[in-house]
Amino acid sequence: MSLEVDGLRVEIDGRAVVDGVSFVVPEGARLGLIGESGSGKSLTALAILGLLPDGARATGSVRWRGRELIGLTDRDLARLRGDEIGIVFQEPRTALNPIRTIGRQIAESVRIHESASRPEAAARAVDEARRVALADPERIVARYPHQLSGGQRQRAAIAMALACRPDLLIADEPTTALDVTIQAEILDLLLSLVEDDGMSLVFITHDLAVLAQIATHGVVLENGRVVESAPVADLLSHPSSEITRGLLRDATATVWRPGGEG
Ligand SMILES: Nc1ncnc2c1ncn2[C@@H]1O[C@H](COP(=O)(O)OP(=O)(O)OP(=O)(O)O)[C@@H](O)[C@H]1O
Repeated sequence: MSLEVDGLRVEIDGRAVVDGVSFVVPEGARLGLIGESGSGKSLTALAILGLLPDGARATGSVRWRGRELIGLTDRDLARLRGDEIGIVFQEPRTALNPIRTIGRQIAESVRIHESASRPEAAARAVDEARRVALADPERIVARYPHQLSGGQRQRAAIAMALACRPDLLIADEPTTALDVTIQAEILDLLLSLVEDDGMSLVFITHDLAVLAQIATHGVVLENGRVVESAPVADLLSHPSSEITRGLLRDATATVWRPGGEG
């Protein structure tokens, strides 16, 4: 198992906002965390990454390749995030520095991971921009985040997250802020990159249609607890909880349901 989350609990000001969450992500598997707003998806991801906000405290167990992450020093967690675990957030602006060019930021990610010279890292930044299908990569690396569209910014943020060739990618609603057509393009891109690199994926969404496109297993959260955990095909065809049935009704696109009416 690459990631094992066992009895994860997150308390903020004494209130449990994540309560006994457990799931496993085998090597190369794609798992989705799904639930309504406020169900604890983001805090679960942030707890895994050691990025909880001030005042929040995680207990329980998060094992990455057998190593316990809860209680690890900030320095060790930062190294892990630069090296083995990539992160993409909903709003690429939070990942991008507004006063540095895209190329410089991707090059910095490269340099954190490997001891490349500045010119080598700059050349790699162009390759990484090409890899996320940013058009005209030689020119786009010279641009600043505000000079890009929302979709281009998310591609740049993905390039930064993947420049270190992580083994696990955690993506928190990475397409939610984008137009529907751009959403589909970014999902396709993520899926192909994850498959090409054999990465494990934890993908957060409130949209079962999106989950069905990217993940093979879904964990449904409600009020910080797991209410259902099943292969995505089962969530679609035999949702066992009321919350999953509600998510199915709210899904943005028609979801293919095995044996169902579509
Ligand atoms: N910094 C914080 N301080 C206090 N409470 C918080 C904080 N962050 C989140 N919460 C609370 O914790 C609960 C879970 O939040 P979380 O952001 O994990 O939900 P979510 O499922 O990711 O929702 P969304 O889809 O809206 O991001 C919510 O009740 C939220 O109000």
